[in-house]
Amino acid sequence: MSLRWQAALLDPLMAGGWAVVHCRQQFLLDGNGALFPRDWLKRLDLPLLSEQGLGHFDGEPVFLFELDFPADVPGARWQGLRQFMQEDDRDLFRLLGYATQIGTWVSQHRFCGSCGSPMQARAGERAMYCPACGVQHYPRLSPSMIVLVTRGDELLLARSPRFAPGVYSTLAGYVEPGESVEQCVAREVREEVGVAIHAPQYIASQGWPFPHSLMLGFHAEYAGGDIVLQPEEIEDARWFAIDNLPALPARQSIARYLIELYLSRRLGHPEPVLPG
Ligand SMILES: NC(=O)c1ccc[n+]([C@@H]2O[C@H](COP(=O)([O-])OP(=O)(O)OC[C@H]3O[C@@H](n4cnc5c(N)ncnc54)[C@H](O)[C@@H]3O)[C@@H](O)[C@H]2O)c1
Ligand SMILES: [Mg+2]
Ligand SMILES: [Zn+2]
Repeated sequence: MSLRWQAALLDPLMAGGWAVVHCRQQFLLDGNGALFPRDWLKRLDLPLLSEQGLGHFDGEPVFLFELDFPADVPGARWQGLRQFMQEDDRDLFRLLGYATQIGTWVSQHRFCGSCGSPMQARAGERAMYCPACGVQHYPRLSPSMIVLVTRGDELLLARSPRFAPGVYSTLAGYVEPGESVEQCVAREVREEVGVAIHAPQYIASQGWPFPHSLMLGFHAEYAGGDIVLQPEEIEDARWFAIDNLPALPARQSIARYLIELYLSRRLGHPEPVLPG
């Protein structure tokens, strides 16, 4: 993993440094990029909900300004996190992915869910703390499985109504309380497309900040059953021949990686690299 971006706890009382400005999965951007001189930002009258020290980018301290609403700043505009993902700078995307998860978590934990008192950021660790009743919250992470199901030279790919037209992907879903990831893989495949699989094999993982998933990637061989769609989630699902694939998900996704890894092994090509 590259060293340009490193998360760290920084004290917001320190002066100087750089800052990113976030609101609802969007970041402020101008001709110099998404990092702004922090002291300059402080002189603007921004609707600040919280300021957090994030870590170091190219060795420089970086802070987060989490806003209540996407305020207008002259000479700057707002850009969504997905757009940053599609651009070339992986390290910047990792920084912004972290920033969006911390900012969203902090803004959604301003009050204690147990007693309603205002929460405080805890010194020395990334946690929100209720001084009245002692409840403590850490950044939210949702374990999710993602699986490529195959049958020889055929790949089972599906599309959700949310996807861009024509794009088909691997199956994914959130782990439920009490189940193992392997049980989740079998359950989600059964629920979403109605087929049975053999024991899934773990391949790799990816942090996915849309909005706070940890994707655990698997491969599974088809074991039986015909495709039956889960109508609320899956618009279409089909077996695609290895040499006749549809449009695939973004290159930066583990979905794409699982597909390309299978193709490379099947066809004897060099293996793809999982984007960090
Ligand atoms: N990186 C990738 O390649 C990739 C590809 C596909 C999906 N994903 C991600 O996988 C995650 C799960 O995929 P999905 O949308 O198919 O999930 P899913 O099949 O479990 O269904 C989504 C539904 O689950 C419910 N839900 C939302 N948040 C939840 C939570 N934290 N725990 C339990 N249930 C929740 C909601 O009703 C939502 O409509 C999403 O974050 C998605 O963005 C990543
Ligand atoms: Mg799903
Ligand atoms: Zn409380």
